[in-house]
Amino acid sequence: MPFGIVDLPEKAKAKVVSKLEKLTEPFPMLHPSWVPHHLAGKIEDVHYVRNFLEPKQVEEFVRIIDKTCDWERMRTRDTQEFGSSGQCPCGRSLMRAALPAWQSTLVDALGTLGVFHPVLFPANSVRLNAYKPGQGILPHLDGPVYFPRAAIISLGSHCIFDFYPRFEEEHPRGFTWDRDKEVPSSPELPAGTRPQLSLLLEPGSLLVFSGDAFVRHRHGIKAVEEDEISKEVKNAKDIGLSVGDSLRRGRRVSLTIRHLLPRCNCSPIF
Ligand SMILES: O=C(O)CCC(=O)C(=O)O
Ligand SMILES: [Fe+2]
Repeated sequence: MPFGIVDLPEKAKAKVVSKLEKLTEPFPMLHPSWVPHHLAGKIEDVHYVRNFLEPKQVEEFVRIIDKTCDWERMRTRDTQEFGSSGQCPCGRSLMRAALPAWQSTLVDALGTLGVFHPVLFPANSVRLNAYKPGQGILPHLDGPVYFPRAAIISLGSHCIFDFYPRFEEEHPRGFTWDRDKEVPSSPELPAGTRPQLSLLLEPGSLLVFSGDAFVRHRHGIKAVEEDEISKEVKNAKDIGLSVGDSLRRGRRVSLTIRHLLPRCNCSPIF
């Protein structure tokens, strides 16, 4: 009789399962230069890089965006996604579209830094969001269509970016859009849920989050005109801010760079 996995002794079975689980972990950002940017805290796999772009580059990117973007105006923010266009022939995925040259430069830099795998998970999608003071994005998970992480470059104003506690039942299977909240759908958070980890995102900064931080902890930006520094703002001290300080927001523009997974064989997105 063939020897199936069910017949294996418990120890051997656990070994096989843990090997399989490893295959679903995002590949790490291996270069030692990432170490000082890792945020030690209750949520693993969050990296923050101050001054990833110089102020002149930030200004230049905002200038290009204002000149070339064709925003979809929403209640919570303006938005535009690059890297894909209409549906592919089978209707299950999207047609690949070239990124504008200025975005390719950023995407290539992130590839060189090991944030995206050049073959398995190349960054092929860039979402631009623009927020006026008082706008934000409700807590959400980016959903199973993107993997294994998100890289966010901030331009213009600062904002506070929140990660929420993970809830066991949250294993997003499909992707649906919540029209009212203007984010991917997920179950209502228990009333009064407070952020577990917050970060002040400065203009020119790069935030990268992977693993559980990406797959299970929702993230969001409060729709406020002024950000108050609470004790959850992990990097406040590094920036010279203290609990109780407040900062008035200006217009913020962000680039969310990700790998959009292929969903069919005819998918030209890959
Ligand atoms: O603007 C940001 O920093 C966050 C954007 C975001 O979470 C998203 O587009 O999924
Ligand atoms: Fe998101």
